[in-house]
Amino acid sequence: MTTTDPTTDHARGLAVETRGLTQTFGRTTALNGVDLTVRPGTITGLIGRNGAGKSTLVSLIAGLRRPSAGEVLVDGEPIFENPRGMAGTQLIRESGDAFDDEKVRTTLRWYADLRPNWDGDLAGRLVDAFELDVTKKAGKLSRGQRSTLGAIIGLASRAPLTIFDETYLGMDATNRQMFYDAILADYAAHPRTIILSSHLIGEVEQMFEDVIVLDSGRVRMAGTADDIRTRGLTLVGRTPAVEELAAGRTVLSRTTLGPTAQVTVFLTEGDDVAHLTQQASEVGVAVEAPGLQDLFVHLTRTDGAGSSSTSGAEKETTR
Ligand SMILES: Nc1ncnc2c1ncn2[C@@H]1O[C@H](COP(=O)(O)OP(=O)(O)OP(=O)(O)O)[C@@H](O)[C@H]1O
Repeated sequence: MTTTDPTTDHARGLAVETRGLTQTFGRTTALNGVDLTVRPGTITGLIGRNGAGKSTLVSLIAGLRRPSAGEVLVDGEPIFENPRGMAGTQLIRESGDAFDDEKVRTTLRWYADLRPNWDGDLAGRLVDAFELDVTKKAGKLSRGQRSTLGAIIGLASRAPLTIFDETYLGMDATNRQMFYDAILADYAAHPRTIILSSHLIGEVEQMFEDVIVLDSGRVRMAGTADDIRTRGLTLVGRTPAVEELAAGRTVLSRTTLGPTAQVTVFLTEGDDVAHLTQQASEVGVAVEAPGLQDLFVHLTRTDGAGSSSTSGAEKETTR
């Protein structure tokens, strides 16, 4: 039998499993009996509305606090107070995880000493690409620069379990794209387990192999991104034909452009997708996989508009 060292074994990444994971803060239940698995060597998206429990969940996965109940297993071992598991885990929190009173250069050196897989060349290349001033104190960085520093630490650490908790906050669109490109490039070269929590679903959903949707401290849905997309269907074609196919269904979004409409509908258990696709093809309507954003909004609305009617839930755009 070969044993693996989670601090250096990044050929596959670490698996995560939570069982009955519960976290309360006084009278607030931030997480309520969460059972989930994160497959090793995948990029998993963690999505949920404000206050859904994402930050609480990732801090428990990183072993930063003892859960009120339940457990987190990283590579089969409880993570809390487990130096071996924690050494293989890097969480980048919204705050950026830097030392405010120290220069950026000092923070990077500290991580270089701490992280066994640290890639100094990669850190240097990213510092240059993001034009980060390493002589500045971290506390004097702008919000976006602080996120950039977090992104660099997270990537260059090459931890077998890397977690980015809304690390993009404050970054402009160009820097966000550079960050996503850097994740994909480094993940392709050095596969590991990456968990990415984000509100900007449309921007990042193509990166996700798996998705966990948290809602009020519970897992609302989890699975591969492709499986989750099968819960909806996007119809594109001449408006009357599209509307006829969508009639009686829950419409998640509707965009019209001149005589053409693009309508995303939510599918129910009883829907015969093959039949619907055939009907669409007969009237010249194209069928596409929907974006996760529309499904997410539908699944996590609390105003009742996302339940079952054909009105109210939808996002409507006319161009
Ligand atoms: N240290 C704490 N003390 C008290 N309540 C807390 C604490 N941390 C989180 N909470 C509460 O737990 C719930 C979940 O918070 P959490 O920060 O995990 O959500 P989130 O999904 O990360 O939200 P956001 O997207 O807004 O950052 C919220 O109701 C929050 O107010």
